[in-house]
Amino acid sequence: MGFNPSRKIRVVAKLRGLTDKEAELSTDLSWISVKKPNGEASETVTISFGDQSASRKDSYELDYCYEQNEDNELIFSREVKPLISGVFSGCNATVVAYGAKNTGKTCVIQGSCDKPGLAALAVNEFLSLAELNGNTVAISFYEVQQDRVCDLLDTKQSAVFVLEDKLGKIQLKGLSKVPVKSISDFQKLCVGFNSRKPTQKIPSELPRRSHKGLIVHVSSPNENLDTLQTSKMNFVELAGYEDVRRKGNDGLNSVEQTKINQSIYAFSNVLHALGGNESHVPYRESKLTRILQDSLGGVNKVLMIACLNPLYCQDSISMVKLASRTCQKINGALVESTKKVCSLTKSVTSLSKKSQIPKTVYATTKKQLSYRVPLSEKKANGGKSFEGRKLFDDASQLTPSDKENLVLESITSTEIIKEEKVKPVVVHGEDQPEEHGLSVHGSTSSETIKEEEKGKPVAEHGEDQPEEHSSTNTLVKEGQVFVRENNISMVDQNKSPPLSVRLRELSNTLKALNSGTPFSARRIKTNDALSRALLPTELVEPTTPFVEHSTKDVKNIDSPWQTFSVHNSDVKNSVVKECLRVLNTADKEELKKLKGIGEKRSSYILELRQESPEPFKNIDDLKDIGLTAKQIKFMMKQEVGRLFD
Ligand SMILES: Nc1ncnc2c1ncn2[C@@H]1O[C@H](COP(=O)(O)OP(=O)(O)OP(=O)(O)O)[C@@H](O)[C@H]1O
Repeated sequence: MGFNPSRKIRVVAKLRGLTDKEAELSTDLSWISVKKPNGEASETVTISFGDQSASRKDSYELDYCYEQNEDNELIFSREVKPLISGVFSGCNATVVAYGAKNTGKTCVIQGSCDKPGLAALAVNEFLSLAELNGNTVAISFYEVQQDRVCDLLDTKQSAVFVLEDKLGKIQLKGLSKVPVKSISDFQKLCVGFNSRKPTQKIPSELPRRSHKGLIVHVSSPNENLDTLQTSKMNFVELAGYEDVRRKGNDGLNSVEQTKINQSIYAFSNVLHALGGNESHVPYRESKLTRILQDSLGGVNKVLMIACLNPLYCQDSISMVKLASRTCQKINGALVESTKKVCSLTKSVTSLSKKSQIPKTVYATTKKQLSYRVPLSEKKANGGKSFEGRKLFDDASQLTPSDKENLVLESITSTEIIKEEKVKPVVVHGEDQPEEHGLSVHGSTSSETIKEEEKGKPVAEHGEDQPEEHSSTNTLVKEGQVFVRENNISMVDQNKSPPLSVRLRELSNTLKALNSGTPFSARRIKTNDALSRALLPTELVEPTTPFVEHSTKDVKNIDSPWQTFSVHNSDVKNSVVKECLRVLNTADKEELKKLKGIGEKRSSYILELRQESPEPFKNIDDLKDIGLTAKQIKFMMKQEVGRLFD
């Protein structure tokens, strides 16, 4: 029962109690049932949704489930308290409550007037132990709204920047850290946690919902080094999940809700990767996972609490499914299957009587456990779930195997960054963090440090917003050569011609290719990487060093379309590379020629370049200037489209 010392992540559920009103109105409480094979000592429990009498029930396994009558004190003593001693020995810990809306997340983490939440109970414990051991305790409160991090203790701060120092520790620049000596100190500060008022700094059009976090910092003197050793415990209350496909989601704009859902999935993906000991952990998929990065892997412990509505709530099933998936990965059991038990209870019962087949049947859903939950919500019309991560492709025209390659997941920023040179970065300004030469480690080991948020424009209007239309030609296929190509610099950074010239050159090359003139009849001279990429290598008269397609790329290609496809991926990579180069080098007026870059964004880009000489290293970095995946895709399409102007 509780945290097994060998486990790093534990996933439990908490069934919310009924409110007075619900208790009055509700008669049927049999929607959720929990099976605990060994009572409180159960190592796993099964949560089933559906009327007991229904023939079909959805069941999922988690580490444990706290029932309606079990309160925060119990959860604290069994689940949270054991983590606190670890924090005093230098390990970080994180407690996360997540679930659908109205499932009691706030009551679990923050508590209510009469019942303290897990955070207050923990701070109390920290203070008692700190007094005994001579440690100091401080706290920080923050919220994450649409990837913008704000300080809840000092609302004058415009934004909090997420940095990572050379030791891999996350530095939250601009976040207050207030010493706490008593629980009443803490309670006074908590007012901000509960009721943040919109400040002048946060535009009113931003969503009301946010993820909220409390960090309890514990410092102890490090005798050997004469310095302070600090570790921390995070409490996070994720904003409520809601399936955006359903209508009537109480006024929250579906784009905002989708963003919330994405960050919940991103969190789950990180735990999934950690639980499966995967080499790449996608911390960069969301701001929250970046903030928590140094508290999630390694020796650190994570407690996930899936909060459930006791009454019918479809979104609760989705959340338990997510929790179960994480749990399953961590437990290492049934790696190839989901925890979902789709059992026809009656037939299973009779079958098990006849042939001793266990009642729990997993085989029905043995399939997709190795997949990641997509960042974008699955579309109702066929589950093409990676829309937000795709670039300028058109999946409808591709084969199933092509579609797999098209998922942007396959060209994660890490993969690209790994190939790039590490550059020292200078952080300017007098209020820079104490540690100079900050560098990013962890999943993106060779990445250059950057300030992740520098008051980035959240929403821009007018010419900054790319228009949406779908007429652009599909020229590209996502592919395995992206990383390699990205690493091949055929552009002289100092002297290469403007983008327009290069695009023109590429356009000419394409025209030549399409003209029907036999290649052997002419040799095409070009300096342009894209043009080179399009041409069979033996026909190009190289004027700069040129890297051919690897044999792997062209081997076994027996159709012109396959060859075209390989070349297309080069074109795409080159267009991306060119755009990044423009973003890193062009002046303001030139920047504004890019679709989606207007006055505000171009100024912001110039600001970013003051801080880091090359702020745009991969396509995902465009999100730092407030562009969505869709807008980035549109920008690229436009640049490709210009080739044919
Ligand atoms: N254990 C409990 N017993 C009875 N009522 C509860 C319990 N926990 C929470 N509630 C009630 O349920 C409602 C929702 O609780 P809470 O605000 O904590 O949910 P939430 O998941 O944080 O909601 P949101 O997603 O809107 O932020 C509140 O009215 C709260 O008083």
